[in-house]
Formats: sequence, structure tokens, C-alpha cells
Amino acid sequence: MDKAELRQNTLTQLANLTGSEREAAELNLMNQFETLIKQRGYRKIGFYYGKFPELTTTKFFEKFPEIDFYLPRIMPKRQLRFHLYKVGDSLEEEWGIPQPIESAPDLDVNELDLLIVPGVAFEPAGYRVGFGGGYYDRVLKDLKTPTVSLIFKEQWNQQRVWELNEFDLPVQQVIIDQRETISE
Ligand SMILES: Nc1nc2c(c(=O)[nH]1)N(C=O)[C@@H](CNc1ccc(C(=O)N[C@@H](CCC(=O)O)C(=O)O)cc1)CN2
Ligand SMILES: Nc1ncnc2c1ncn2[C@@H]1O[C@H](COP(=O)(O)OP(=O)(O)OP(=O)(O)O)[C@@H](O)[C@H]1O
Repeated sequence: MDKAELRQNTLTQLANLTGSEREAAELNLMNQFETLIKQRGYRKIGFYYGKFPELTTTKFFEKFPEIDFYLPRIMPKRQLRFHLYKVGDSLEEEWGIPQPIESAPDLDVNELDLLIVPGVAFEPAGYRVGFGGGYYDRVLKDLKTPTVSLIFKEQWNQQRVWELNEFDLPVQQVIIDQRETISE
């Protein structure tokens, strides 16, 4: 399957989750995230501002006010720069994605304790299909910070069903939701 087709199929599945399925999945991902950061003592975390049908990341920012979350700003030449975001801070939109304002404190990605990488589809080696900008392929190149992706089970592929390109780089850990299924 080509990346574009898989991206489209996966996004459609995510958009079609029921409210309660999404809620259960997000609660479970939040709990797995909490276990990870408490175990490792992470304080400075690179995340992203999830836009539907992505993960509702604002819930994380609200739940863990003690964590300094850094969100990407889109820079020239498809680079990202990570700036501090605290709940209530002003945001501005770029390509429809809210991002911190330029004056918010920033840092080098290698100073983060953890980077949460967005994406659409994932496989067991950690390779991902994103929105096609190549932004995170550039960040992952030469990155020393640990990387994790938090995904809905609809984003998981038991086997890679797409071709890798030479610039594709994997994330170190993929955390998949283990939502409770409510039977009626
Ligand atoms: N929530 C969230 N934020 C994120 C990402 C993400 O996947 N999710 N990104 C993950 O990478 C970066 C932004 N990714 C983007 C990927 C594609 C386009 C894009 O296609 N934009 C234009 C064309 C731009 C151009 O040609 O220069 C478009 O919409 O037509 C924009 C941003 C950083 N922030
Ligand atoms: N390290 C790099 N240097 C230069 N160009 C790159 C690099 N990595 C990726 N690209 C370019 O970025 C484009 C998009 O790559 P790809 O389709 O893998 O993006 P993606 O992983 O889906 O998106 P994202 O990383 O933004 O979530 C490709 O056309 C590729 O040429």
C-alpha cells in the first residue's frame, strides 16, 4: 500500500471512533504515559498540539502541570523548533496547527528528557507514516533524546505494509492504547 492511501485509511478510522472509544483509549494512553514519566523522572517533554483526529494532547498538558511541555513551531526549510507551552499561554496557528508564540522559551531538542513523536501509522520496528512533511524525519536525524509515540490501536500495523525511504527513521518505543471494551 502506498503511504498516502494508508494515511487516508487510518485517519478515516480515527475520525470514526465513537466518543466513548476515544475517551477510553485516551485515558489508557494517559495512564501508560504517567507510568513512563514517573518511572524515569522526566520533566522536560517535547510533545505536539494534537488536532482531531489526532490524540487530544491538551488533556495531557492539563493533567501534568508540573511537566514542562515543549511544542513545535514550524521553521523555514521544514525544521521544527520546540518552545515551552503552559496551559493558558497564547498560541498561533500555522497550517491549521496551534503552535507557541515565538517569544516563548525554546531549547535544543537534545536538551529534552523525552520527545513524543506524532504520526499516522506505525509498525513493530517503530517506523512511521506522518502527514508527509518530513519534519520529524529531520528531527530524528542525530537525535539523542529518547523517543516515544502514543497511538490508537487503529494506527498499529502488525507488519509494515509500506515501502521505506532512505530518510525514514524509527521511534524507539510505540505505546498502543489498551482500551477497555464496554460490552452491552
Ligand atoms: N499535531 C501535530 N503537529 C505537528 C505535526 C503533526 O504531525 N501533528 N508535524 C509533523 O510533521 C509538524 C507539522 N507537519 C506538517 C505536515 C504537513 C504540512 C503541509 O502539508 N502543509 C501545507 C503545505 C506546506 C508546504 O508545501 O510547504 C499544506 O497543508 O498544504 C504542514 C505541517 C509539526 N507539528
Ligand atoms: N533528513 C531529511 N533531509 C531532507 N529531506 C528530508 C529528510 N527527511 C525527509 N525529507 C523529505 O521530507 C518529505 C516527506 O517525508 P515523509 O513522507 O517520510 O514524511 P512523514 O514522516 O510522513 O512526515 P512528518 O515527519 O512531518 O510527520 C520527503 O519528500 C523527503 O524528501
